[in-house]
Formats: sequence, C-alpha cells, structure tokens
Amino acid sequence: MGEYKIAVIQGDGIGPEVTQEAIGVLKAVGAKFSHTFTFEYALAGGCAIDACGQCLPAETLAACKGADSVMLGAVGGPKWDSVPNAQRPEKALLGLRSELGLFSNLRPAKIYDALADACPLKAEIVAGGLDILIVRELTGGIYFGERGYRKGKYGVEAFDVEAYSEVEIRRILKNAFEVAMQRDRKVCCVDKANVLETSRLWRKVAEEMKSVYPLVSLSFMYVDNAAMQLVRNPKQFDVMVTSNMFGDILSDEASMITGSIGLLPSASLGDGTFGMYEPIHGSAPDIAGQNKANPIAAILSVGMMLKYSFHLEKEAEAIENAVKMVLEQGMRTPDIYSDGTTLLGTKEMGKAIVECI
Ligand SMILES: NC(=O)C1=CN([C@@H]2O[C@H](COP(=O)(O)OP(=O)(O)OC[C@H]3O[C@@H](n4cnc5c(N)ncnc54)[C@H](O)[C@@H]3O)[C@@H](O)[C@H]2O)C=CC1
Ligand SMILES: CC(C)CC(=O)C(=O)O
Ligand SMILES: [Mg+2]
Repeated sequence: MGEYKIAVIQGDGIGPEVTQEAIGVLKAVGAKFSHTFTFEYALAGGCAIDACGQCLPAETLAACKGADSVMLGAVGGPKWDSVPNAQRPEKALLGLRSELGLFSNLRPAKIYDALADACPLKAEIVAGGLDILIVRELTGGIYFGERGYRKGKYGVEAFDVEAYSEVEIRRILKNAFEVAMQRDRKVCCVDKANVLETSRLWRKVAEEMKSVYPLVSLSFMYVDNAAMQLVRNPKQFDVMVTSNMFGDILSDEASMITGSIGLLPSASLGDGTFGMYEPIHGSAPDIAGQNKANPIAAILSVGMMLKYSFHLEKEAEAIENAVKMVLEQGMRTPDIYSDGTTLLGTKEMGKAIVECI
C-alpha cells in the first residue's frame, strides 16, 4: 500500500552482487504486502572514479537526498588503493554518512540457532544464543578529524586527530540508552579512558545521561578488554556504544562470533527516519565476481530499512524469518558451509530467501 523510493549505491567488488539479491527480496516483499519500491541507481566509490573521476558525484548525493532511504553495497578495492586520500572510494562512504547526517550506526550481532556450529567459540560460551547491538558513532572521531603530514622530532610524521564534541557524544549515547530500553537495558560504553581525553569526555556525558535512564544499567570498559571479553564471554553484553573507529573494529570481531562477516547488517540513522542501510563488510575483492559472497548481510540490511525508515514491522519480520528458514533448511554460502549442508552461490541464496518470503 505504500510507495517508497530507494537510492541504490551498488559500489564495488561484491557490492553489486549482494545488493541485487537484496533488491530481489524487497521486490518479493513488495509483491506480498502490496508496496511499491522504486529504485534509483547512483554511483559512488571506485566505479564512480572510473566513470567520472569523482568518488562521490553531486548527482549521487542529490539522488540520496531525494529518496526515502539509501541502500549501499560496499566501496573500495585494490584498483583504487593508490588514488590520493581525498578521492579514495572510502571517502565516498564517509562523505555520504556525513552529508546525510547519519551519526548513529546500529550493528546487531545475533547467532541464528541453525548457525550455532558456525560460531568459532566453544558451544558453552554462546549457549542459548547471542544478541548484541553495537551502536557506533558514525560521523565524528578519528575518521573525520584533521589529518596530514608535518615535520616532527624525527623528520616527517603523519597525524590523524580524534576529536569529539559533547553534542556528538550526547546524541549517540541518547540513541544507545533509548534502544537499550527496548532490549535488556544494559549499556556498556567502550572506550580508552585510561589514555584518551575524548574517552574521558564520553564517560562524563554518559554519567550525566544515566540519571535520565534510571532503568538502564551503565558500565564502562576499555576497548582492549572489550575485544578480549567479546571472545571470552560475549553474552555479558547487550548494547555496546562506542566511537567510530572502535565500533568499526569491534563489529567485525562480533560478526565472526555469529559465523561470518557476511551475516551482519547495519542501519545508519540521523535525527529522522531517513537512513542508509548496508552490510558491515567491505567489497571483498578476493571473492568478487565469483558468485561466492553471502548476500544475507545485505538482505538483513534492507530488513532494517523496512523497520527503521518505513516502520513496516511485519514486512521486516518476513525477511528475518525467510533468512532463518533457509538457514534451517541447511542452505549455506561458502563462508558458512559445513559438511552435511547445501552449498549455494550468492544468486541461489538470494533466490532461496525470496522463495521463503
Ligand atoms: N562499507 C564499505 O563499503 C566498506 C568498504 N571496505 C573496503 O573494502 C575493501 C576490502 O576490505 P577488507 O578489509 O578486505 O574487508 P572485507 O569486509 O571486504 O573482506 C574481509 C574478508 O571477509 C570476506 N567477506 C566479506 N564480505 C563477505 C561476504 N558477504 N560473504 C563472504 N565473505 C565475505 C572477504 O572475502 C574477506 O576475506 C577495501 O577497499 C576496504 O576499504 C571495507 C569495509 C567496509
Ligand atoms: C571506510 C570504512 C570506515 C568502512 C568500514 O570499514 C565500515 O564502515 O565498517
Ligand atoms: Mg568496517
């Protein structure tokens, strides 16, 4: 019954392969629930550099701003590794997040029952499943700080500055507390406050905010310990909130606990309902063009789009359930394959999920 316009940035490497499967799933949801999804394709990343010499063309930004939400595959690859920093494919991603005001990145890491064996940790560590939400600050910190070269004590040195304002910290912490209220009401703020001034400001703001959410328990953990605890006892976490770089790193680690980086979706949100949805993985040049990529992260990302941008709860559930169903039927892409299961390619996995919608 609804009409939704989606800007699609397929990007590089496996980006086009996984987004195509996500689009197929959205079309199936549209047919089943009588919604119309229209797709406007736009270029960003390495393919945009090749096409027009710019990683983030103005038309792409305009297409995103004119849409109800954005779906992104992944950008980057070795072909563009020697492009000057300001024009690297990854700059397009940072530019999109910043220009679209998407400061809050939700990265849920869940273990599906059918994939319990794909978790590399001992069964007793994750017995009963795992459901963590990493809330990553997305438009500040060291990825957006001043950087460059200067003359230092030992000659030329490079620098990258980590800076956070109270405003940036408060708005992401607010999101973490709010989302924790809908979950197990536990927020762990991950930082390096024993060294970094920015982390100490995060702690101060978090302590202030705690009184606004008396039902939420707040803890702090240094990031080095958190990386270790994710392997030792991941079930202790509910919501982990952290800076841009720490969230980037910890979410890749968390993904592997669920079986593969090819399973983890994400939603990048700002103040309203507009969002950009993308798998947490990159362009995976090592498997690009081989029909080997797992499309589930991209497919679950459009599920998050239905939930967070369009408030289509049962449609989002239909996607989650379809993914669960194919996994229960033993269907696997190579990254999660084990003896006794059925090996599928990217396209076949997408088709199997469509059939379960
Ligand atoms: N959001 C984005 O657009 C991101 C882009 N990148 C870019 O991607 C390029 C490659 O980066 P890497 O560090 O290699 O990270 P990556 O996430 O692309 O790949 C890491 C490993 O995971 C595997 N993998 C990733 N996605 C998979 C999937 N869906 N199914 C099965 N296996 C999968 C790859 O084959 C590879 O072995 C770089 O240019 C990097 O800057 C990296 C991360 C995020
Ligand atoms: C360009 C990077 C910041 C992309 C990335 O690794 C991510 O967002 O997970
Ligand atoms: Mg990353």
